[in-house]
Amino acid sequence: MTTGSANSIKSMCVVGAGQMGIGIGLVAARVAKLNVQFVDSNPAQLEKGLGFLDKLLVKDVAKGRCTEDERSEVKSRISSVSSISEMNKVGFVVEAVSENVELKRKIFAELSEKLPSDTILATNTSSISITKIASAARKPENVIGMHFMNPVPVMRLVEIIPGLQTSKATLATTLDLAQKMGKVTTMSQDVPGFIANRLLMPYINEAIITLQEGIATKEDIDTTMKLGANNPMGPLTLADFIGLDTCLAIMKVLHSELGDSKYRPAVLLQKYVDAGWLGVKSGRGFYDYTS
Ligand SMILES: NC(=O)c1ccc[n+]([C@@H]2O[C@H](COP(=O)([O-])OP(=O)(O)OC[C@H]3O[C@@H](n4cnc5c(N)ncnc54)[C@H](O)[C@@H]3O)[C@@H](O)[C@H]2O)c1
Repeated sequence: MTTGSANSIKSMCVVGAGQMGIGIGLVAARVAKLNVQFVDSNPAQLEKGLGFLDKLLVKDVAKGRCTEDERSEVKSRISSVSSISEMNKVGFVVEAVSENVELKRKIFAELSEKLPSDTILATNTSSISITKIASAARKPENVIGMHFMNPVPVMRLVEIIPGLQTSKATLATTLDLAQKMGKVTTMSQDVPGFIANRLLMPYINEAIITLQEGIATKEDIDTTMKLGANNPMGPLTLADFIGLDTCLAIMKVLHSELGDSKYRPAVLLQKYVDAGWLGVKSGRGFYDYTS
């Protein structure tokens, strides 16, 4: 795959400092050595996210994966603000807010107003049309899908998804930046769920239906797929890690955009999200994470 150069990119903004945004910013600052600014409209979430980032760095020092000097150097490259209007003018933005098309389109319109017209705007969406998000931006040719995997510091893959209007230059710079962040890339057409979630989410959803129908306990469903199919974790544990709200949002996109009933979200998944049981991030999902 041909790559262009991201050498001129020295700074990145990450919009949304949730579990994905924090991981993306950490890898950009630590591996690609970029200055990283986080933007999150929820001050409590921003504080929680930055606290988590600190913990990851401290753990890395304790495990000998980085020195104390490197830790302070990475920290010195990181800053945060609470709104797009306060953002620095940077060459590259990764948006990682909640999986909601209207929210993402609003953010891309605001980013276009605020930033120089040549800034590349990448979205970490799991399933939403890149072309639809890009059409809210002033220059859709500068918009691209850059789908990191969770947890970002550990998972090596980034799916790259050009939208209908994405330019070759935007694609080339994004591929190069992903490589500078130490990632391996694959490319997908701009279709709902791309490659990863077209395959992964129906599997997770079917596991939830298996639980809903009383076919097996959650523990037995997870153990079967862990020990029987050699997955590092079972589908219900994985759903808790991804976030049940994110899983539901992705299933809704697959269902509505592809129009096939095989993608209907499990009733139990909707019920858990309605209850606020979102998985690890809320302390409870299929399992309890409060202790
Ligand atoms: N969780 C996963 O495993 C995973 C994997 C790949 C991609 N993604 C995608 O990454 C994106 C984020 O997912 P996440 O799991 O990090 O979610 P999350 O709920 O942990 O974080 C979302 C963040 O967006 C912030 N936010 C909401 N509205 C905002 C606004 N107007 N301005 C600034 N910040 C705002 C929230 O405060 C929160 O911190 C979603 O599009 C999701 O589909 C998630």
